[in-house]
Amino acid sequence: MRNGLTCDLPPAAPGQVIGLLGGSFDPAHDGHAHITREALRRFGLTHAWWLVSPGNPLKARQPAPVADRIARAQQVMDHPRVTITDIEARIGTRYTAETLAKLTALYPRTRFVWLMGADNLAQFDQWQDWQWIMENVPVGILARPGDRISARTSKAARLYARYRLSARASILLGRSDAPCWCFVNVPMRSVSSTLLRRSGGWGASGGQQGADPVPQG
Ligand SMILES: Nc1ncnc2c1ncn2[C@@H]1O[C@H](COP(=O)(O)OP(=O)(O)OP(=O)(O)O)[C@@H](O)[C@H]1O
Ligand SMILES: O=C(O)c1ccc[n+]([C@@H]2O[C@H](COP(=O)([O-])O)[C@@H](O)[C@H]2O)c1
Repeated sequence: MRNGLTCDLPPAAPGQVIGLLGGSFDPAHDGHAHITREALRRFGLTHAWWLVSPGNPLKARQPAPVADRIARAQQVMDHPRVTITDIEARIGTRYTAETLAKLTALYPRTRFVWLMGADNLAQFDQWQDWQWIMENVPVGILARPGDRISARTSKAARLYARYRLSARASILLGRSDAPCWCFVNVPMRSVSSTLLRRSGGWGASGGQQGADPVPQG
């Protein structure tokens, strides 16, 4: 045991505000690093964790071995306030609601914010216990090329419209109580893991491509 936690779980000091970016990271790329830096700044986070998932419950395709995905993620995101972890495999969860319930129990004095790209807000209502997530953890959403409109008109966005924090107040998200969600229009990167897998696999990180500043919504 370390700090009262099971061995090999990342430590978190009381009062930290940790953004959780869950993903397959198959492979990690510059888009992940970019939205993480933006989330730290825009949502008032002290830290971020990348949760390298055992596998997206909605995707049939098996990702590359977790050790390879973690090694690659560590190369792509080398930042003093970002931790790369396979914590879901360690605590035995696969669905995000389960993961969040377990993390909030394991780290009772830490604040967590769930982070995701706009593509995931568009289909969020298909996630297991998605309303529990909305009602228990603040959610920070970052623009992604092609998904800003479908995200903003999604079922989740409509049902929780009155709990939306304006982008101008985004810095408050990390200290807000759920339900509370915020969509920020950050400069966008068009890179994706799918594109990288198709264009020769894990050789490139997608750095510098597709930067596209957009006005705040
Ligand atoms: N370029 C990007 N811009 C904004 N968000 C992104 C970007 N790439 C990934 N994300 C977000 O990061 C999280 C993890 O993404 P994931 O590991 O699935 O990468 P991906 O590129 O979407 O992969 P794939 O192409 O295999 O679906 C998700 O919330 C996703 O929306
Ligand atoms: O909990 C669910 O039902 C659920 C459904 C789809 C995706 N997720 C999570 O969303 C995150 C992004 O998934 P992915 O595969 O798009 O990188 C990752 O942490 C998944 O576990 C979670």
